[in-house]
Amino acid sequence: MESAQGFARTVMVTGGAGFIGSNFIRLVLAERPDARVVNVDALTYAGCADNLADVRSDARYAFVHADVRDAAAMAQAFERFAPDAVVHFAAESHVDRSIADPSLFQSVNVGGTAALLEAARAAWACRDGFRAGCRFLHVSTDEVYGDLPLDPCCSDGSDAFREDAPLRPRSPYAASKAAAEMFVGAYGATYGLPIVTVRCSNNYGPRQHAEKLIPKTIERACAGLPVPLYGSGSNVRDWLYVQDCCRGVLAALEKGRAGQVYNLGGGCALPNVRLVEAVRDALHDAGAARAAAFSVEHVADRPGHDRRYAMNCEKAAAELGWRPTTPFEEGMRATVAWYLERAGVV
Ligand SMILES: Cc1cn([C@H]2C[C@H](O)[C@@H](COP(=O)(O)OP(=O)(O)O[C@H]3O[C@H](CO)[C@@H](O)[C@H](O)[C@H]3O)O2)c(=O)[nH]c1=O
Repeated sequence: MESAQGFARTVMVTGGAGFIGSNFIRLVLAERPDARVVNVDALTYAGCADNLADVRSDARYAFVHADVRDAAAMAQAFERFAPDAVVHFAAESHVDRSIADPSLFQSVNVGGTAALLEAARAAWACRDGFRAGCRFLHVSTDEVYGDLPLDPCCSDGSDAFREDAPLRPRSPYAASKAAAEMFVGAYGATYGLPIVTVRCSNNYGPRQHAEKLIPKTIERACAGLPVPLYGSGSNVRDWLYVQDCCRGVLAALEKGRAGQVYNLGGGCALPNVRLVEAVRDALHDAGAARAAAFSVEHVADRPGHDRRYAMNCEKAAAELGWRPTTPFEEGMRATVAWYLERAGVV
């Protein structure tokens, strides 16, 4: 693979108007001066063009308003921009919505990934296989492994999933992401398409949609409303600051071996009840007055609620030289500051 210095690609980023995608585009434009970025986004409820307002006028940035399921639009985008890399973030991402409407998740996450793989295969094909240097980076999730017990005797990290663990998805969202991974694997094995997959843990940071727990907690606390915690609030998630995640995705794109999967976890496991307290404390430290009246309301549990996620990330450290570097308190401070500033609270 090219070195970081020699990185001169046209990168097609799908879902670039979303939370992680927009942070990733900003990182690439800032740290890879020779790179061009084509953002392909359907601008659903989860995408926000304003997420990239500051890069819109950058000559190295282009936007295509299209759905990854639209084969003709994807073929056209490949022809027009001739990307040599695809970073595939575009997905329906909210577990609760997948429970309410599983078929949408099947259509977008499985059908969309399959359509994009096919567009890449057609565009990159050449006599000897595929164009030199082309690469497809697929962004997946720790949820494909299924969950782990909450039992504290297992919480020393020794039961954390490695990349070769079987996939046992439990929610329709997780099933759709696992099914997408099956297509990714099939395109690697059958056609030799050079694909790298990353599985990321729970991201947090600026620009996340308010449906997710951390922004929801910030918004509700600032509005003086109780934070709804599903069930007992003991479910554990592993929190990864979005900037660290984006650096991991970039490292996997540049240094990952084709056909390989890399876990990208935050190494910060917290029960939800502790997490919302950390948000409360960060709000308090930032001077958000209403946070003083912070309260939690235990509500009906999410059906099939995964108890705990944990991934072993030694492979990404060894092969990609990647580790998360943002301490949780620092990431939370930056996150809270971004939401408060946007809301004009402080
Ligand atoms: C929205 C909401 C969530 N929760 C709980 C459910 C989870 O245990 C935890 C985090 O929920 P969410 O913010 O929805 O995220 P979660 O279901 O873990 O999934 C996220 O993290 C995954 C990676 O683990 C990503 O693949 C998903 O796209 C992303 O949405 O908080 C609540 O207790 N109350 C809530 O209102």
